[in-house]
Amino acid sequence: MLKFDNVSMRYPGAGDVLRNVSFHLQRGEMAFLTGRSGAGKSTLLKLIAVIERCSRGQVLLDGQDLNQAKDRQVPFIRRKVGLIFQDYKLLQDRTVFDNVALPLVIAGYGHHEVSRRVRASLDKVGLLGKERKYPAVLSGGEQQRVGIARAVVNKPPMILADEPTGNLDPELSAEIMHLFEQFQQVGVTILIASHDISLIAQMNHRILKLDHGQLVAS
Ligand SMILES: Nc1ncnc2c1ncn2[C@@H]1O[C@H](COP(=O)(O)OP(=O)(O)OP(=O)(O)O)[C@@H](O)[C@H]1O
Repeated sequence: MLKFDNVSMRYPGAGDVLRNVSFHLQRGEMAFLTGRSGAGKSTLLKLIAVIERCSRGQVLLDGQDLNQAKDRQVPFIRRKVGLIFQDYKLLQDRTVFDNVALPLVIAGYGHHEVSRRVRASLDKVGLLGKERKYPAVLSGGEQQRVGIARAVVNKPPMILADEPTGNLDPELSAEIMHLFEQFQQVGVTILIASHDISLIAQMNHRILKLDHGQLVAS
């Protein structure tokens, strides 16, 4: 599903943020990406979402070389990848329903299909009764569930999460991780950047560890 082949990345005016990173994630695999602050975790995720492009090497998603992708292909690549953020990135002036519907509206789905898919997605994250609420009245854990529902609403084969539990207490964090496992069980490939070592240790998944831009464990 995802292959990094000798990938290096440097931002203009800086040294290498990723250095010769190689790994392979199988379809349906769930892995954690760990490492200290500044190790390059967010940068690695940005390469998969084509928010950045690597300086050397190849990132292959479903066999497609992302560095070779034309700008007009990028929106289609992004539809394969559901993105989840630490700070949820919800639109505060839109309801839960509208937040989750957004990727489908952008993709041009009709009203009936949007409604059906949004309800299915909210059902999966346990928020079916909260469609008309605004994000501000939800707990942190519920807001992250909205973020997850939005990420999976167009059924991407892959989920990328950047510190998804960074703002949550240990109990809510564990619930969110179990939710990711449920998506993994139906074949979604999942990569989660996190420095919450104790949470990761409780779960039995592969760990990719970055140290100063180099993969030191995989
Ligand atoms: N747009 C950018 N331009 C220049 N340098 C950047 C940019 N984004 C990140 N960096 C630098 O690249 C390095 C890796 O950053 P990155 O955000 O990938 O690390 P991280 O492991 O995700 O850290 P954190 O856990 O703090 O989020 C850091 O030194 C950072 O300052």
